[in-house]
Parts: sequence; C-alpha cells; structure tokens
Amino acid sequence: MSSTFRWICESTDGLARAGTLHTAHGPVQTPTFMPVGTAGTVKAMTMDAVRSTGAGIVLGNTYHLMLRPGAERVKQLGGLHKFMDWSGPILTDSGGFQVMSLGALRKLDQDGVTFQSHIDGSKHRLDPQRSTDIQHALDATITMCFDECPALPAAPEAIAASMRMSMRWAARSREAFIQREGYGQFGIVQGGTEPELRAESVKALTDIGFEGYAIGGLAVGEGQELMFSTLDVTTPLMPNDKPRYLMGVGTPDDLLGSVMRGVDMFDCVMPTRAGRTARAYTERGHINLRNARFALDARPLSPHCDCLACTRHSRAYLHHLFRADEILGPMLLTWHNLAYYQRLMRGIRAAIVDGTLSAHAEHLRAEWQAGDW
Ligand SMILES: Cc1cccc2c(=O)nc(N)[nH]c12
Ligand SMILES: [Zn+2]
Repeated sequence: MSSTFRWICESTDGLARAGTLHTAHGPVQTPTFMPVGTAGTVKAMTMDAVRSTGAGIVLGNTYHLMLRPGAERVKQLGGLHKFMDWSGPILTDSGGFQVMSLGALRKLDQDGVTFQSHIDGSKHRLDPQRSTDIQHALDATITMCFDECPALPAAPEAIAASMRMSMRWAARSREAFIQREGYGQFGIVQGGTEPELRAESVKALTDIGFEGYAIGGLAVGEGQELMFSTLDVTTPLMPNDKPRYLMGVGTPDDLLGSVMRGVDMFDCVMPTRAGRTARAYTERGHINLRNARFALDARPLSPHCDCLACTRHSRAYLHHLFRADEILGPMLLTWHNLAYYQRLMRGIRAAIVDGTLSAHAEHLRAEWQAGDW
C-alpha cells in the first residue's frame, strides 16, 4: 500500500468535506483538530492521555524547539516522534509567527528575521532555509512554509507587501524542502481580509505546488465575522483535492463555521490553555470551575464525556483542585477539553458523511446557547 502523502475526500455536505489524510506516520480522519504540543509536549498531558482523546495528529513548534532543547539535539535523540513518544503524524509550524507573537526582540528583513531568544536573550536567525532545515531535523510529517503573519488591522498596501514577501519565502521554503514518501509541505495563504490579496496569494502558492494549503493571517483579532467572510472568498479558490488548514483556530463555534466553509484541519491553544485556567468546554458552552457554584456540584463536567475527569470525578472535585492550585486540576481539565474538541470534530465528521451537517450545526448551536446543565 502506497504511503504517498495524500488526502482522499470521502464525503461532502455543502462546502464541508470528510476525508482521510494518508501520511508516513499513519492516516488521520478529517476534519481534524490538532492539539498543540509547542515544546514537544501537549502541556499537562501524557501522550497516552492525548491518544485516549482520539487525537490523530499533533503540532510542534520550530521556534520553541530550536531554542530549547535545539533541533540538532532532538535529531540526535531520534527525532521528535521518539522524543515525545508520539508515533502519529506531527505538523510543525515554521517559527515566524511565534517570533512575532512572542514579541521577541527582533529585526525583520526581506530575507528573514533575526531575534533574541525570550528564554536567555541569545541571538538567532530564521529564514525559509533555516526553518525548513529545522523542521527536517525534527522529522516533521508536515512542514510549514516560513511566512510572516501581519498584525491586523493594517493598511491594504502593508498587507500586500507582507503577503508578497511571504510568497517569495514560500518559493524558497519549497526549494529547501526535502521530498520524502509520506511527508508533505504546506503553503500558507496570506492577504489579511482583502479578497484580491487572498486570491493573489492562493495563485502564487498553487503555482509553486504544495501537498496542502494553510490559511494564515487570521485568528489575529479580526473577529469571527471577518474571519468567516475571508474564508468565504478564500477556500473556494483553493485546490479541491488538497487539505485546507486554518491556523490558530479556534472556539467550537469557529471550528463548526470553518468546516462548513471548507476547512479540514485546525490547531488552537484554546482547549489546552483553558484547561490550565479552569475554563471547561462542554456541549453546553463553557464554565469556569473556580466559580463557587461548583463547590457542592457532584455531577460530572459533561454526561456525554468518557474522559478521566468526567468518569471518575465531580465538578466539586475539580473546583477544589483549582481553588487549591493543585497540578491535577489543569491535567484533568486539559484532558477533558481536548476530549470534548475531538468528540465535537467526530460528530461534525459523522454529520458530513450522513449529509446532515446543517441540522447537526443547528443542534450544536442550540445546545451551546442552552447554557450549563
Ligand atoms: C500558528 C498561527 C496562527 C495564526 C496565523 C499563523 C500564520 O499566519 N502563520 C503561521 N506560520 N502560523 C500561524
Ligand atoms: Zn470529560
């Protein structure tokens, strides 16, 4: 059986797609949510716990891993899969976004970015070649192009200049990419919320040719309405037979609306970050477990969940753990939130296969609106 990197579409419902992404590290059903494993760990989770949630693919970060422990060291230790005990596919982001978003002391030029580590102030350089080399050293299943994600709001000419620089960097990233059976590289569409710039960026990337295409430059404070309207003019221009990955998104409602606009892959720190800050996601929206109303609430977080927090513990116990600042609190709640996100994606996928996504979407939104049990 060929292990060529490819995405097979199995069902559609409107613009939504259900498919399977085949990679050197196994298949992943889409739509899929990728837990963020920034520095080689999905924070507060063992990889057995991540596997138990049904996650198929996880994310790593070039920026964090190049600074600590260092990409060459990870390579020497057998690559990121072995290092973090995850045999499934790993997608690594290319680092430029993290340099900007971490506000590291940096100097951007037309060829790349020079910055100081937020850890020890040491000087580093990232450009398309270096970023691609690092992702190769990490043995990433999916390598992301080195790009710039401009801060919004910004003048259209600034967005245009940034996008065109990212397209030049995409070409250099592709040249630096070492083709291997079952491995892929994704281009990243930029262009802010400007339809013409998004179209220009899609064309530039498809002219180069990638195994998949990401939509970057969103989830940077533009708001859901502008994000959705940008997707409306972007996904229809993207190749139908390649996976589409919306970077950094999002809430459960963002995921639903984006799948319905033709997106297949997602990553977001929301469920894991929320797990550390006592915010629990459930079928009825979200709740903050530090709230005193949970002190005597003996019910599980969600009656629909098979995670450890829901099958073995009560809301009152989780409330206690967060009030007592116990490490087990973030562990259990991260586990629950990731289990919820995976259950949400499985339910959406099943509805696409059944051709009932519109009704399922109405049901999900009504439940989120209904408020906690
Ligand atoms: C992680 C992430 C979120 C949001 C946007 C982006 C982006 O535009 N480019 C990259 N490389 N990563 C992003
Ligand atoms: Zn749970």
